[in-house]
Amino acid sequence: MSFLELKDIRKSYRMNKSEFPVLKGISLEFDRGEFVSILGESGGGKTTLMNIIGGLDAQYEGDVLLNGQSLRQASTKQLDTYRRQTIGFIFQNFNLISHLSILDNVMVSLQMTKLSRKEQRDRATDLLDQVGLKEHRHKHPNQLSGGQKQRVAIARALASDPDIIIADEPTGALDSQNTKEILALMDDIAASGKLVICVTHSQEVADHGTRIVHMADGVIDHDTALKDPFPVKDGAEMPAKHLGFGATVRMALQHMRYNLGRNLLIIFGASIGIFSVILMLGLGKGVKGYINHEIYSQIKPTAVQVAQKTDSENVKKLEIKDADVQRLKKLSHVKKVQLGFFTQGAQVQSNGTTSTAQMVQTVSDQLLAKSVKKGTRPATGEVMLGKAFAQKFNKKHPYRLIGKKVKVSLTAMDQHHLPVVMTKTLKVSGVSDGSGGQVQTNLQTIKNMYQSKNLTFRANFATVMIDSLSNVTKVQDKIRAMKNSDGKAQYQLTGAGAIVSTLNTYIQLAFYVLAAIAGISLLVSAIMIIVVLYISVSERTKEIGILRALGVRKRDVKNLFLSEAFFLGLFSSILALVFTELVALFANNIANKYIGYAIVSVTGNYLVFGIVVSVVISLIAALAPSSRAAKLDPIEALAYE
Ligand SMILES: Nc1ncnc2c1ncn2[C@@H]1O[C@H](COP(=O)(O)OP(=O)(O)OP(=O)(O)O)[C@@H](O)[C@H]1O
Repeated sequence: MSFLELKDIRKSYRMNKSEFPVLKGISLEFDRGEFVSILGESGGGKTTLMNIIGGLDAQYEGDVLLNGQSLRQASTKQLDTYRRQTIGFIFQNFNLISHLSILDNVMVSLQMTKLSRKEQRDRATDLLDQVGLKEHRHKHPNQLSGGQKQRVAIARALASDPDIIIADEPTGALDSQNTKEILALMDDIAASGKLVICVTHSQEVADHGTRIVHMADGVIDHDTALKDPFPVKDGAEMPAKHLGFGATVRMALQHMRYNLGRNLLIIFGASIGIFSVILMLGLGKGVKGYINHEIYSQIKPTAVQVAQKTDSENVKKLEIKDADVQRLKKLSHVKKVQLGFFTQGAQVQSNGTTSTAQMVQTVSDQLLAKSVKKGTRPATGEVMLGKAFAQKFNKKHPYRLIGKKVKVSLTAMDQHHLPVVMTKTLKVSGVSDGSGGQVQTNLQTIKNMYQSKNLTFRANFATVMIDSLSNVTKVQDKIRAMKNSDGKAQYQLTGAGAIVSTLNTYIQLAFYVLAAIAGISLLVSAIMIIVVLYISVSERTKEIGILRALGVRKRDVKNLFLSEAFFLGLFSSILALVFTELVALFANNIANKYIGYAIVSVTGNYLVFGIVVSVVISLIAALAPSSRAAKLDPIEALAYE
C-alpha cells in the first residue's frame, strides 16, 4: 500500500454554465522519501491537483487515500486537521504573514501542536537556524530578500513535522543561487523521509528530484523515476491541536500593534461615543444631586407635608382631622404626624409700621434648626419672622425685632361665610431664613386666635415624619395612593418636598434623553468598527488563506477578528473612562468653586456600564465581518492580490 494514492481524480471548473474539465482522471501513487516534480504546461491543472492533495479543495471526483484512508468523506474540520498535521505548504510567492515577525510566522504552525510554549519557541528558532535565518528571526518579512523569505516558508512548512511537503513553484521567484539553496533544503527534507511534491516549470528543479511526473491535457503522460526514494525514518508524530484561544488573542494583539497608528485613531474615535454617554449619565446624576442638595438644605428631607386633595376652598373640605392623622400614622415607616395650619395674608404691625405677609404657617419638625437665623422657634404666644419680612420693620437691624411685641391679624370666615379679623399681640421669638414662610407661629397660638373669636379651628395640613430618607419615596407613593370613599385620591403632597421626586424624574429623564443622543455617536463608532473590520478582512484576505492552508479552523479565523474587535472596544472604553475622569475633575473643580458642589458624579456603575456597552457594541459590529472572514474560500483567499 502506497503512503499517498490518487485514484482517478477528475475536476472541472464551471464558467458561465459550461464546464471546463481540468483534471481528467489522474491516478498516482507516492511514497515517503520521494522528491516528486510535477511538470506540465501552464494552465494544465498542476496547482488544482496540489490543492486537492493538500486538502484545500474538496470539490472533485475520485479519491485521495492517505495510508489507505480515504479523504473523500472528510469533513471540513477533518481536512483542517489533515492540513495541520500532514501537509506543509511552500508557495511560489512565499505567503508569509507580513505583520508577524519571522519567528512568529513559524510559530503559527507550532501553536497548533501540543508542544509547550517554550518548546515551540525553541523548535522555531532551531528551524530558522537550519535554514540559516536565526539571526533574522525578529525581522518582519518585508525586511528579507526573496530567497530568505522562501527559507522562512520552508521552516514554517516543516514546523509541525508534516509527512507531505507540497511546494508550488518554490523557486519560481528566485535567482539561480537562491534556487540552488532552496533545492538543497528540499533535498534534505526528502532525505529526512518526507514526501516532497513540487510543482515546477523548471527542468533544473525537476532533474533534482527522485521522480518526474508530467501532465498534459488533464492526464499524466509520463511518470519517470530518476533515483531511488530516500529511506524512510520512523519518528514519533508531533501531536496536533487547533489554534488555541490564547494564540488567537496574541495574534490579534500582534496585528493591532503592527497597525498601531490606525488602531489608535479608531480607538480614539470610538471612545468619544462612550465618553459622551458616561459623561451625560454622570452629569445627570450630579445635577440631580445638586438640586436635591439645594432643596434639602432648606427643608428636612424626611418630613412630608400632606393636604386634602380637593379643588374646593371650603375649610371643612380642607380640614385634616384626627382620623386623617390616625390613618397616616398607621403607614409603615411613619414616625410621627403633626397637624399644621397655613393661611394667606397676615397683617403684622410693629411700632406704627404695618406690613402684609403673603403667608402664615405653623412650625413643625420639618423646620431645620439652621433655618432659625437668630432667636428661637416660636412657642405659644410667639411669632417668628422671615428675615426679609423683618427688614420691612427695621431694614438695617432686622434681628432687633426679637423680643419685641408685634400685632398679628389674620382673617377667617365665620359660619355665615363672613370674614372675621382675629388680632393678637405676639412676641417675636426669632428671625428665620424665610424658608418656612414669612410669618411662623405655633399651632396653639393659631388655635387661641380662633378661640378668641369663638370660631372653629380646622388644621389644613399635616407634617408626616418618616423614619429614614430611603423610605421617603415609598411613603410618599403610599400617601398618594390612599383613596377616599369615592375611590379618588384622598391626599396630595404639598411643600418643596412634594416636588422633589417629580423633579428628580424629570432631571433623570432629561439626562437619559441626552445620554441617548450621545448614544448616536456610539452608533457611529459601531459603524466605524464595522467598516474598519470589513476593510481589514479585505486587506487580510491573503493572510486568511494562508492561515486556512496551515490548518487554522474557520472558527479560529472568526475568533481572530472578534478578538480584535474586543480589544478595540475595551481600549476605547478605557480611553473614554480616562477622558471622563479628566473632564469630571475639571468640571467639578470649577463647579466646586462657584456652587460648592461637584456637578459631575461618575459612579463605578457608569464606568462598568461604559466598558460593557463598548465591548458588546464592538463585538456585535464585528459579527458580520468576522463571519465573512471565516467563510472565505481558502484557495480564493490565497489567490487574492
Ligand atoms: N477558480 C477557478 N475558476 C475557474 N477556472 C479556474 C479556477 N482555478 C483555475 N482555473 C483554471 O483551471 C486551469 C488549471 O489551473 P491551474 O492553476 O491548476 O494550472 P497550473 O497548471 O497550476 O498553471 P500554472 O503552471 O500556470 O500555474 C486553468 O485554465 C485555470 O484558468
